[in-house]
Amino acid sequence: MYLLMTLIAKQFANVYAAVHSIHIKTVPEADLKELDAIGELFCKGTKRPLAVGSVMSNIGYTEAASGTSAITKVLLAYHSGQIAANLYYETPHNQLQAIREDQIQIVVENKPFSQTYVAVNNHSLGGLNCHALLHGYNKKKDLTKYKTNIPRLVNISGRIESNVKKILDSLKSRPMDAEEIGLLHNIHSQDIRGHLARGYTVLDENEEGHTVSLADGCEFYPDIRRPVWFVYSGMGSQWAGMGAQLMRIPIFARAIEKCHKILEPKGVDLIKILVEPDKAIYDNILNSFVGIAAVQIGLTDVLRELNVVPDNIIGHSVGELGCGYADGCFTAEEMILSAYSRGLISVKTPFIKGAMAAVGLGYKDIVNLCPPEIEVACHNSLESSTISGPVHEMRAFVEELSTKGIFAKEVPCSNIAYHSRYIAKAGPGLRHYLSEVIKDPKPRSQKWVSTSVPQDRWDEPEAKYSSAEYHTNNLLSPVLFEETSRLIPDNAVVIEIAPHGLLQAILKRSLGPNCVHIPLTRRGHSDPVTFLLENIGKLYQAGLTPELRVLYPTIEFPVSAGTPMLSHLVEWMHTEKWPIPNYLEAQYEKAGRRTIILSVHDEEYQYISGNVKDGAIMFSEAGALVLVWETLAMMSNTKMHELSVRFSDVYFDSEVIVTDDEVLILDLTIQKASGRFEITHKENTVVRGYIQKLKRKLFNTVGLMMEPEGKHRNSIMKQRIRAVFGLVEIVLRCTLTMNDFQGLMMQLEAMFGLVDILVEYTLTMIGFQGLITELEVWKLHRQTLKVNRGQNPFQGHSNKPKYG
Ligand SMILES: CC(C)(COP(=O)(O)OP(=O)(O)OC[C@H]1O[C@@H](n2cnc3c(N)ncnc32)[C@H](O)[C@@H]1OP(=O)(O)O)[C@@H](O)C(=O)NCCC(=O)NCCSC(=O)CC(=O)O
Repeated sequence: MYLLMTLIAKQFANVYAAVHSIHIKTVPEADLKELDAIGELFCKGTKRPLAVGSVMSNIGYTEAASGTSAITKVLLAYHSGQIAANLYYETPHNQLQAIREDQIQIVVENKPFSQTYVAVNNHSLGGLNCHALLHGYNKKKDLTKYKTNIPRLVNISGRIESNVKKILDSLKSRPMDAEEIGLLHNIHSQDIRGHLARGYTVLDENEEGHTVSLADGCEFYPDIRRPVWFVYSGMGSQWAGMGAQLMRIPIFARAIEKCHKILEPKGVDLIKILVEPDKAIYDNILNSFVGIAAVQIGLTDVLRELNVVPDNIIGHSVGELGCGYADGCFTAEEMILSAYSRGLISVKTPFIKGAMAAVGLGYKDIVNLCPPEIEVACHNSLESSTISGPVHEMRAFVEELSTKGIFAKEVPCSNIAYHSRYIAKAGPGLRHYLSEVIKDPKPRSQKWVSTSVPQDRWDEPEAKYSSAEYHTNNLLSPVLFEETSRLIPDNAVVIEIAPHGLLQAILKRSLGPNCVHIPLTRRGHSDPVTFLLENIGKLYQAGLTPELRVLYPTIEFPVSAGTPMLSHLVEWMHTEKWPIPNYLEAQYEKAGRRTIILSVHDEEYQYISGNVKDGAIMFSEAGALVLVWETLAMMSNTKMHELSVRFSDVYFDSEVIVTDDEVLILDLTIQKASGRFEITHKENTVVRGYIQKLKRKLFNTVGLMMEPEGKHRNSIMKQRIRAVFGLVEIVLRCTLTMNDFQGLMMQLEAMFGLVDILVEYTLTMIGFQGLITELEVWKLHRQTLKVNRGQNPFQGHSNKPKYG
C-alpha cells in the first residue's frame, strides 16, 4: 500500500510530481509503478520533462499529515520561489522508460517555482486523502495602512499559563506586525474550549522603535461563564480633561462628535468640556451632566462594538440615563439631551446652597445620626451612603463624622443637594423638558434593574418605561443602589462605565469575594487609553471575549507574505500524565488499580454532563460500572467488547457531583482473584461489588456491544453506558415495583427474617434495545438503595420508580 502525491501545475508552468510512500522504508516496486504511471499520464507527447520529487525525503513520513506536508512544501516553494530538492537520490533508476528518456527528471537541486496553480492530490488505500488546488499569493507587506494612534491590545489563551506567557513574551520581543496581531485578534474573539489560561498585553513602540509592553497579565482561567453587569455611576465621576485621551479611540471619538453636533445648537461645546484641562468647566453642573453622559455613550459604544453584552444593567443616580442607552431605550441623542435637560433644570431652578457627601456608614446606621436638615440621598452599600442637605449643616456634619473616625468625603455637585427635598421643585420642569426629548418612551428590559423604584414596585406601570416620569422620579427619590446591587451574583463581572470608576471603593466593599469589578477609567490617570485597554484585557481574563479588531484599522485578509507564523507558538502540556487506555489497540496495562481523571470538558467524557439530577451533574452509576468493566478488560489484556461480565453484590454507596470547573479523580481497584472491586472518590466509596468474567458472550454480534472498530471512543463509551444503564434501570425498576407490594414485602421480611438481601432477581431481558440477551443474575441490597436514595424504598408509598 502506498501513497501517490502529485503536484500538477496548470499549463505545465510548474510541472512537478512528488512521490511519497507511506512506508518508512520505500517499496521500490511500488515506487517504480507509480513513476511508470506518472510517465504514462503526464509525459506522453510533452517536450518538457516532468519534475518529480518526494516530500518524504525532506521531512520523513508524516502519516495522516502527509497531505498537509505536501501543501506545506508547495507553500514554502511559493514563498521562497524555489521547490525543495529531493534528497538522497543518487542513481537514476534505469528500468524506467520515462527516466531513461528524460521525460521524468528527479529534482536533485532546488528549482525555481512560480506562483501559479498547483494541485495537491494525495490518496491511499489507507484513507489518507488530500485534494487541494493552490495558487500562490505573494502579497507585499505594507504596514503603513494599519497605523493606529493607540497601543495594541492582544488577548491570548492557551491550555497552560506558560504557553500564554511564551506567546506574550514572543510578541513583546520583536517588532509589532499589525497583520499578525490581526490574526491573533480573530483567533481570540471566540472561546477556545480547553484553554485554561488567559492573558493579555498592551503593546506600543518606544522612542527607539522597540516594542514595549505597557501592561500585561496572565492567569488561570476556570472556563466558567460569568454574568456580566454594566454599572453606570453618576455625579462625582467628572474630572477635567476626562475625554481628551479617549478621543484617540475612533469608536469613542465618533460617539463624542455625534453628541457634540447634537448639543452645538444649544450653545454647548461638548468637545471643549471633555478635552480641556480647566477644572472650572465643571463648576457649571450642566457641563458635568453632559460630560458624564457623553463619556458613558462613548464607552458603551466601545463595549458594544467589542461585542461585550451585559446580562444586567444597573445605574447610580443620573447613571440610570446610561442604563437607558445600554438597554436600547435611548438613542445617543435622547440620552445626551436627557442629560442636558437635567443640567438645564439644575441651573435654571433656584435651589438653596447645598452639598453632598459620601460617608462610610450604611443607610441604617447613618439615618438616625443625621441632623433633621440632612437626608440620606443614596443608599450605596451596607457601609456606605451619600448624604445631602444645606451646605453649612453638611460641612459641620462631615467634620463631626470625620472627627469620630468615620469616612466622609464631599461629592462635587455644584452646591445642589440632589435626591433630597431641597430640589423637589425641579420636578415639574424636568418632566416637561424630558417629555420633549423622550417622545416615545420604550419599555425597560428585564436586564435593567432599577435603583430609583423599590423592587416591590418594579411591576407598576411607572417603573416599566424609560420615560420622562421615570427619570424625573430618579432625580427626586433616594438612590437605592445598596438594595438593588444585592442582586449582583457572587461570580459576576461588574464593569463600571463612567469618566471615573467612582463606585469601585463601594463595590469593593459590597460585592461578593468572587465578583470581578472592573472600571474602564480612572480620574487623572496619566494614560487613560492604556488603562482602558488593560481593563479590556482583564475582561478577557475574566471570561469575556471582546472582539479587539474593532479598535484598530481593518486588516485585509489574507495577510501578506512574511507575516510571522503562529503555529509554533502553540505549546502542549507534557507535564501531566493521562492514564487513558488506547482503546483500539491491544496494548493494555495489567493493573489492579487505576486512577481515572475525568473532566466534562474532555470530549471523551462529555457524556457525563448528560446525567443531571436536581440541577446537578452526577457521575452516573452506569458510568461507574462501565469503568470497572473497562478496567477488567485492560487487566485481562482483552477488549471490552469481547468481554462479557457479571456484576454482583453491587453497592452504590455515595453519589458523585461533577462540576464544570473541577476534574473528577476516581480511584478504582479490582482484586484479580476474587473480582472484588471498589471505586472511591475523595476517600468515599462510590460503588463496590464483584465483577466476574463470563466465558460465554452475553451479547451477540448484532449491535449492542459489538460496534465496529475505529468509532470514536466517546460514542463507544456512551453506548456502553446506555447499555449498562439500561440494565441497572431494569433491575431497579423491578425492585422499585416492589413498593407497590410494600405490605407483602414487609410480611415477607418478617416471615423469612430477610435482613440483608432484599431482592435477588433473575431477569430475562427480552427486547432490550432490540436484542435478546441471555439470563443474568443481579443482586441488589437494601443498603444499595437506602444509601443511594437517602431512604428505604420499601417504606415509600409511591409506585413511581425512584431511580434514574
Ligand atoms: C466613596 C467615594 C467618595 C470614593 O470615590 P473616589 O474613588 O473618587 O475616591 P478616592 O479615590 O478619592 O478615595 C477612595 C477611597 O475612599 C475611601 N472610602 C470609600 N468608601 C469608603 C467607606 N465606605 N468606608 C471607608 N472608606 C471609604 C477609601 O479609603 C478608598 O480607598 P480604597 O479604594 O483604597 O479603599 C465615591 O464612591 C463617591 O463619591 N460615592 C458617592 C457617589 C454619589 O453619591 N454621587 C452623587 C450622586 S447624585 C447625582 O448623580 C446627581 C443626579 O442624580 O442628578
